[in-house]
Amino acid sequence: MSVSDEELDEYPDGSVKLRNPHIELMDQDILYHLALGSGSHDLVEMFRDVKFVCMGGTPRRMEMFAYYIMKEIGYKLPTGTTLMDISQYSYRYSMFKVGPVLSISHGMGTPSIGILLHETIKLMYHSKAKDPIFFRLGTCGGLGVEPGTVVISDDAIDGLGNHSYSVPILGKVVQRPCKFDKKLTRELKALADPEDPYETTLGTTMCADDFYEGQGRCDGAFCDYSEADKLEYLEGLMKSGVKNIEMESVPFAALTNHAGIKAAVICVALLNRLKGDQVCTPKEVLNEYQLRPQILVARYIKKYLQTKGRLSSFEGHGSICVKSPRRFKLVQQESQTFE
Ligand SMILES: O=P(O)(O)O[C@@H]1C[C@H](O)[C@@H](CO)O1
Ligand SMILES: O=c1cc[nH]c(=O)[nH]1
Repeated sequence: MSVSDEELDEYPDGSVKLRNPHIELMDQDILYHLALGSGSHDLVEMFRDVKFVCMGGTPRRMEMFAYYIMKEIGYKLPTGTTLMDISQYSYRYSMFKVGPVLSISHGMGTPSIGILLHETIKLMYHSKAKDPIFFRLGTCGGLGVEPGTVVISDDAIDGLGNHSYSVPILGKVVQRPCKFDKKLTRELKALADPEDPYETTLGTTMCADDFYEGQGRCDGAFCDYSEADKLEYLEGLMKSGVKNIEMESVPFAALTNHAGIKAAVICVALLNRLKGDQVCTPKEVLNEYQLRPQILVARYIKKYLQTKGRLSSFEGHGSICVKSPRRFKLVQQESQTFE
């Protein structure tokens, strides 16, 4: 039996329920693109304490985020070890775990993040994690905002303006609504510091299936419209409330909502698309921009852990996946549950 919307609301213990009756009938579930499996790994032992699942495009960004959040929440690596990429043998995605935080790269575009969301939602189910919150820490093109502005998505639309994720399933298009948790987006916005040297704003995010023509750029290999057509289109989007354009928010909002998981998308604008198409900002500046969504999410995670009395209490506690000089190991020490 599949789980309905009403039934999803009825699981007060916070565990993730799957809307797929087949999974529990299977002997084991291989999470192929994560290089993990319910038969080959003790997923409960490895991931039960996960509370925050943070995703972003590149392996490098998500590894850096893992080290950054480790510092922010006061986690210490055992001497002589580095963080381990748990999914390294998938050669697809990278995954790092620091106590209650999972940091995973999702690649580019809706098919890539869609596959990762299926497997990560199942991972949360198998591991019996409670009420995990999902974040996407991304980059985007802004509409009428200064480069470096942080945009928290309060809605997501596809390239045709649909507020839903359309997937052809068994030859028919199935539409799943895009919904973000309003309280979570409000809480994130409230964590923007007036002293931050950049704006943090809420807005609708357009999720394109392409970086070039799909986002109305004139600098792709092909272009059959004029600069004036492009500007008319982008200004129309802006007037309808669209603040930024990226490539993953629609499946992120729709699949987390379908699974009953709270989620938010926070992206930094690399450029103002009303002023150009090419990303010509220097690399060092782009690297600093990428930190901005991470800073906001770190504030949220720290505040959450503080409320639970868990901040800076990680030395010698919790779980961490580390690469020691000679072998990989999951260090499990008195694992904690975050509820
Ligand atoms: O999280 P990232 O920075 O990868 O998000 C955007 C959307 C596409 O994946 C990519 C295009 O450059 O950047
Ligand atoms: O313009 C941009 C910049 C980053 N990512 C996008 O998808 N678009």
